[in-house]
Amino acid sequence: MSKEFTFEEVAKHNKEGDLWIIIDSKVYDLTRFVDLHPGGANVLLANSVAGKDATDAFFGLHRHEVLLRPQYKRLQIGRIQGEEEIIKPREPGALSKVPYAEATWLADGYHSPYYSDNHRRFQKAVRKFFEEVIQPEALRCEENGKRISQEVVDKMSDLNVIAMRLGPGKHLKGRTLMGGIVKPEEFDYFHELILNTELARFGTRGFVDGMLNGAVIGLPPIWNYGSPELQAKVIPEVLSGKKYMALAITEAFAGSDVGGLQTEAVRDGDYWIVTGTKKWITNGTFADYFTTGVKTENGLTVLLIERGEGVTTKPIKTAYSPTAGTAYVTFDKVRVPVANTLGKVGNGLQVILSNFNHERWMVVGTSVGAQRVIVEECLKWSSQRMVFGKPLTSQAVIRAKLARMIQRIEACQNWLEIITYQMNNMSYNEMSSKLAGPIGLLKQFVSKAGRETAEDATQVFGGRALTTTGMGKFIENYHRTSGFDAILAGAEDVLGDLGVRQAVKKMPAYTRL
Ligand code: HEM
Repeated sequence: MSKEFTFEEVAKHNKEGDLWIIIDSKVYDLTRFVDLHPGGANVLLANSVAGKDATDAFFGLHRHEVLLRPQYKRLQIGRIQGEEEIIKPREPGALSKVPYAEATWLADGYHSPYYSDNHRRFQKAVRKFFEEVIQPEALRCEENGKRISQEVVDKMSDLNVIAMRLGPGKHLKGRTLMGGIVKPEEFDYFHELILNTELARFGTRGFVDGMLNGAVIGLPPIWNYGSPELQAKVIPEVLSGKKYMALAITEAFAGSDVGGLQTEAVRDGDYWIVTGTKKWITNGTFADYFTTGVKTENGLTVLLIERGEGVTTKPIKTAYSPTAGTAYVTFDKVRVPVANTLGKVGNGLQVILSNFNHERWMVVGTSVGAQRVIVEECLKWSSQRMVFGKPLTSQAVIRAKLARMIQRIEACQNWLEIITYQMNNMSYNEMSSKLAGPIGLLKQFVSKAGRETAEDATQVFGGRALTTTGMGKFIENYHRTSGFDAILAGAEDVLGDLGVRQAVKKMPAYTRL
């Protein structure tokens, strides 16, 4: 590996049966690899490649990570005398130096009023843990569609990641968060935002939802409305990752019109008898508990239903990976103890609606995290990709697309941060009354921006944006799945409308032009 060669020496190995090349000052012996090369043998034997410096050719066609895979790393036999490698991978946990690849508060030399040193230390630790432990699992699960392994869930639960993803609150009391970096009473919505944005950086949208999102949206109704006995049993099981949970509201019969739910619960002594179906239930395939909206005699009611007799789940094939556990859930005369009622009978709409703000804000955070990675990918690609002898960035049409992408991500991030700041300074009830409209408008804005960015990025990457592996894999995943942000937790048009209706409702009676 430490052997040194001159360009002249390498140039002698330029044919079938004896083939070397140089990439970024490193010398690779491809003699035996030629016939195994996924891109074919002839491209490696071409005059411009065999025995030459093929750095530009290589980076025009492969991601850096190819060279870091153990099976290819060992093709390196040495390096060029007196030359140093220039292209270096980002260390796990490190920040990117590409402009706009990080939120302003993380960019070198910039400032923010919202984040403290504690947030910075937290972000660093979260990114490192996510890149070292979660990312390999995310890539595996996105591909094979399986549920996140218990081993990784246990590692998350050691750091209390699941509990932190539910936001600040009394459920954090007494817990050691991220190895003690942040005290439970210090943990705020900016810490939680960091978890959400960091989670979305792997280009694995199905996994983002598969990583126990069901608990994030299904558990709050238990601690806000469940009996102490129910809380004592369910909360520790879910926060430790031993049991999975799903929020089961949506039906084929009712989506945005939550009032139209048809799943029915009829009282029979100390039990409810529940019959009906639920569709598009995230994490439903793996869930042990379902926080379920049902129709009762006097309106809607929310019940906690445990998987058991009469409960069946069937995976639904969606545009993203089955690792999200999206399911069709059937309740067939399921007996549910009346003690599992969350809140008052007939008061289900309030239980459901009060839960939505946090869920929508979380979706915005993951969307912003993913969108920013797309901006970085496009900036890198258009700088390194040569067309007509010049980088793509020399084309005005590409620069115009980059300008729109950067403007969109910065607008999304800044609006999200000011809303997050409000959340840090409001009670739960204040948030329900003051932020439902703004969060609805924000979510619509962010998901629309995300899809526009996905379209622009696809044009920047061309055909590579259509393949699930290789250079454009992040763009492909984002383009295929950014629509989920526009639908999950409330369809974007409905949410935009909610924001305006709330504003109209709050118009002072005395205002006139
Ligand atoms: C150490 C040297 C090399 C290794 C380990 C390597 C490995 C790979 C791998 C794993 C792929 C599959 C796609 C991907 O995962 O990105 C690939 C595709 C390809 N490689 Fe290489 N490669 C090397 C050098 C080169 C060079 C110097 C060329 C020069 C022209 C080249 C041309 C191609 C082409 C044309 C493809 C197909 C690209 C596509 O489908 O978009 N490779 N290579």
